[in-house]
Amino acid sequence: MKIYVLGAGAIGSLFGGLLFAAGEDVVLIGRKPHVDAINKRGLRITGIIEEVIKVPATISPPEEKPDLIILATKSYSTVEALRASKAIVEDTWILSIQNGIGNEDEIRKFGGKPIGGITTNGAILVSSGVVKWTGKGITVVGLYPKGRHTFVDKISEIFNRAGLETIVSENIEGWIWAKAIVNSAINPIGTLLRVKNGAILDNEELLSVAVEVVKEGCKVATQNGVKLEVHPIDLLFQTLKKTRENYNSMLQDILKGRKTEIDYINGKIVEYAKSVGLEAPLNFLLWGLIKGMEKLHGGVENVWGKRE
Ligand SMILES: NC(=O)C1=CN([C@@H]2O[C@H](COP(=O)(O)OP(=O)(O)OC[C@H]3O[C@@H](n4cnc5c(N)ncnc54)[C@H](OP(=O)(O)O)[C@@H]3O)[C@@H](O)[C@H]2O)C=CC1
Ligand SMILES: CC(C)(CO)C(=O)C(=O)O
Repeated sequence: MKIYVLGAGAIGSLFGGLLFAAGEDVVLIGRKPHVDAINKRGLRITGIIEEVIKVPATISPPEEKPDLIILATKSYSTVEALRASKAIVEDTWILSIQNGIGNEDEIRKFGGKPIGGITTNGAILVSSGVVKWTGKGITVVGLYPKGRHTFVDKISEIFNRAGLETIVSENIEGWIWAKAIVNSAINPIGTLLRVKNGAILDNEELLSVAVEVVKEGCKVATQNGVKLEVHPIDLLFQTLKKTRENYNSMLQDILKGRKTEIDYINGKIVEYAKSVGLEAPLNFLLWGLIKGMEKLHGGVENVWGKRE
């Protein structure tokens, strides 16, 4: 299968590298330092495996249309990435493996055929050309927002052949929302307190706040007609146990002085709440605190008069 990975950073390079190694016709589309390093020395995947993979990489989308585009940018880059790839997006199957809500709707707006996806695999871009596979997880894919298609079954087959454990859901929207609701609790709380995920599990007060945030998200999802595939409270506990040693990705972004995906997680939950006449005060509070933190870390003087 001819596959482009659009936004080949940590998770995109991991998926693209493994698929190429399994014999798929893959091209990674990423940023110049990473692309140059890959084309010079190959993509090094370390951590769970140790392999150098000579997968082709480029900084801009090739002209020829692929069978599949895997969208792996941060959610805040989705529109810009789809716009830059407009010529190959129209009528192309596009699988989002991103966190957050709304990426598949953007794919459809650009004329792509959206396939939803969530993954619990973990990856970090250690340096240009080097990705660390930090945690082996599962990936769920499905025709967006729900239903079945033989092409999605084919994606699951080639992902499993590449060593990426994958299942197909006929209600991928339910999975996307369940994961976003879990992220809406873990990510901002862990970021504001700068703690690993396990600290939330071990602290009665933090855990009770996380549970209340999850409950608020569930109410918004249900009111929007989303049938949650797995109960987010169960997923919250499973995730905290499994990733107790993780500093969540939002905290990692803040510590690197990068933007976070808060707008596509807690921000979207607030937006969807409003669309059905609900308030989402806990999500609104966490959204505002993280947005404020982004500005503080963006060089604005903090309350102690120093730049973080
Ligand atoms: N990393 C992980 O373990 C997991 C990540 N996810 C989700 O997957 C998504 C990606 O995460 P992650 O891989 O960590 O993020 P990264 O920032 O490591 O990867 C995204 C890469 O895409 C690049 N990019 C953005 N726009 C374009 C474009 N138009 N053309 C080419 N390259 C582009 C970015 O560059 P630049 O930064 O310069 O814009 C960046 O290098 C997020 O939604 C994340 O939440 C989900 C599960 C696990
Ligand atoms: C599941 C969790 C919270 C693991 O850290 C994650 O998806 C993230 O860090 O964004």
